[in-house]
Amino acid sequence: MKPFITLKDVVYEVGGQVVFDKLNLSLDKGKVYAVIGPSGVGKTTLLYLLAGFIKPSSGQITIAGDAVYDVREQTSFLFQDLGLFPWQTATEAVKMPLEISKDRRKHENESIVNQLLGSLNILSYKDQYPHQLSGGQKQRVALARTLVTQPDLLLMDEPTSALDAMTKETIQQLFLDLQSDRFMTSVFVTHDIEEAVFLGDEILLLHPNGHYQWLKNKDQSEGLSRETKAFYDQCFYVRKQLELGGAGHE
Ligand SMILES: Nc1ncnc2c1ncn2[C@@H]1O[C@H](COP(=O)(O)OP(=O)(O)OP(=O)(O)O)[C@@H](O)[C@H]1O
Repeated sequence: MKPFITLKDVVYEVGGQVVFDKLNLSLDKGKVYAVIGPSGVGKTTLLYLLAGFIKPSSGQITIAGDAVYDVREQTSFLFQDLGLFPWQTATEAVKMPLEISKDRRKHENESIVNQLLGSLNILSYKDQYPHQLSGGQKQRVALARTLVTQPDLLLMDEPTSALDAMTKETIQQLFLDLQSDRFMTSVFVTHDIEEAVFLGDEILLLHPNGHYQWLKNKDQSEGLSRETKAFYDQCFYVRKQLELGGAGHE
């Protein structure tokens, strides 16, 4: 199978600093990729490059066979601060991407939105504004808004960092259910090793010395249950690799 995303010799320089020097990556369709690494190593920069918010200084990024020069309509981005507007109800927020999308049949929007809010268990909050919602409910609204256009690529910057442990686990499971239904490719940045191991099919470890390392977590069909020794063994292994900081890896 051809990779869905390729980065070929991607260099990114900003403010006199080389963040990536000839980064080469291939990402497959339908998989979930966790990006992890110490602060300042370039995790958000990588997401922004994939989103088309910023351009490589040199090298090329292709998604679904096309070079990325700009923001693609089929890419959705879930920001860390969620970006919900205080004046929009849940329904209005989720409907917005459909209304600004070019070729959508507007009369179907209401039912598409209701269906999605239903599958995220927040239909009863459809007329509430952000200040009337809990952190977890806001997260679901923001997730619904990113998914409503049926993206083929979902990018998320620390998607659950503001949530308490129980809510975090609920949202993570919900995400995995939606992901397997939709066969999207998802790339998310996290500082949470357990989240990277639980959600990611593969983990990309970015190291401060410019090296990077791939760790495979699981087969998509199997999943890695939190209650297993294999899960904690893998978390321990990821932590160890982070501590080693890329020594001996490219
Ligand atoms: N617009 C900019 N101007 C100057 N430097 C920048 C700019 N954007 C990013 N950088 C630098 O690029 C490096 C990578 O930043 P990035 O935000 O991608 O790191 P990160 O791994 O996501 O960090 P964190 O985990 O702290 O969020 C940092 O050293 C940062 O200071």
